Amino acid sequence: MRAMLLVNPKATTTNARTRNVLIRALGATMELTVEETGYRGHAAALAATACAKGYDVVAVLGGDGTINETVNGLLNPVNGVAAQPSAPGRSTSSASDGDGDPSAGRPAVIVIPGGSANVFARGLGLPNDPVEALGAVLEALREGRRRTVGLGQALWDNESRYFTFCAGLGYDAEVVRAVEGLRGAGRKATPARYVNTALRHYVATDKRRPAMTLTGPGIPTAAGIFMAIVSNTSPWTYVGTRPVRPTPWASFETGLDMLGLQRMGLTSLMPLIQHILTESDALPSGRHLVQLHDEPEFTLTADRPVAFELDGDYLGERESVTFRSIPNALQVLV
Ligand SMILES: Nc1ncnc2c1ncn2[C@@H]1O[C@H](COP(=O)(O)OP(=O)(O)OP(=O)(O)O)[C@@H](O)[C@H]1O
Repeated sequence: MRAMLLVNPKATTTNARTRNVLIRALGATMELTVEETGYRGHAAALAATACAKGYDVVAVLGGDGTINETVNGLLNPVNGVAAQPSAPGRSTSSASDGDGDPSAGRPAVIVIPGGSANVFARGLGLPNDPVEALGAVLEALREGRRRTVGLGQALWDNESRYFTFCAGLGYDAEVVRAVEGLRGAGRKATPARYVNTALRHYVATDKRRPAMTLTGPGIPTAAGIFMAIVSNTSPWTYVGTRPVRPTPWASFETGLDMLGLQRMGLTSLMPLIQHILTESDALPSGRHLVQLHDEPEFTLTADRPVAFELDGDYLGERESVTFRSIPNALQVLV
């Protein structure tokens, strides 16, 4: 088996020792090529190359940002750059073999958590520790175990991008933008920093004029949405070891889920926050919530630009984003 290992040396919890353990362990079972990412977007280009060269496996040591780039590289084999998106209602998935399992035409993925939150890795059931995760992956390799997962795809203007666990419009993306600003100034992305930033930013976010409307084939139109969380899996994120589950029914094996908030006041938010921090499988309840489960496609349109994030990466302000489920997109060795 030929494998390419992508290492982001700048990811929060990645270090040379872990990288060397990984190289030795994976190198003992596969023909391994090691590549370090040198800049933003590099993982996408490397993954696209691995796909074009017929590698069997792409392994990633890094955080959710590097995983996201890798996945986009695997699904966009031309340099990891998205082709012009097709009209809503038609999948742009670039599977090479169509027969119901597009994942079979792409390298399988190995994920070793090396970032700050590692939501994708943990959502797959991997331990958050890189060496323990490696143990689980080696077991999967020995037993020939793989899991086929679906992805989400976001399409806006003339762009598109796949996501592994979530996308968001509104307050949540405003918080991601603020934390990215702090990281740019040299601060680390810790759970406490996210919580503090979210609390501080709550004062500033617009709680009076909701901007968004939800539409989609077979979906009742819902207006007056302040923020929307779009999920390809659950948990949505973690605060330390505690999972946060606004869309508890979301899974890699189903379409996309969404939670939209039509009120942002504290009396509406507090019970919701309490609920999503519990282990309950029940959907959050409330008349101010708009919820979708297992949907193939829907669109959020805003009457003014709203902040947009995807897999924890801030992607600017947008007025319309279509979300699609891409079933059976990838095989993961887990
Ligand atoms: N050599 C590099 N120098 C600077 N940035 C890089 C380099 N290689 C990759 N990157 C960028 O760093 C970003 C963040 O990396 P990554 O997600 O792996 O780690 P993280 O930010 O610590 O984890 P998380 O996403 O869980 O917070 C990625 O989006 C990637 O584009």
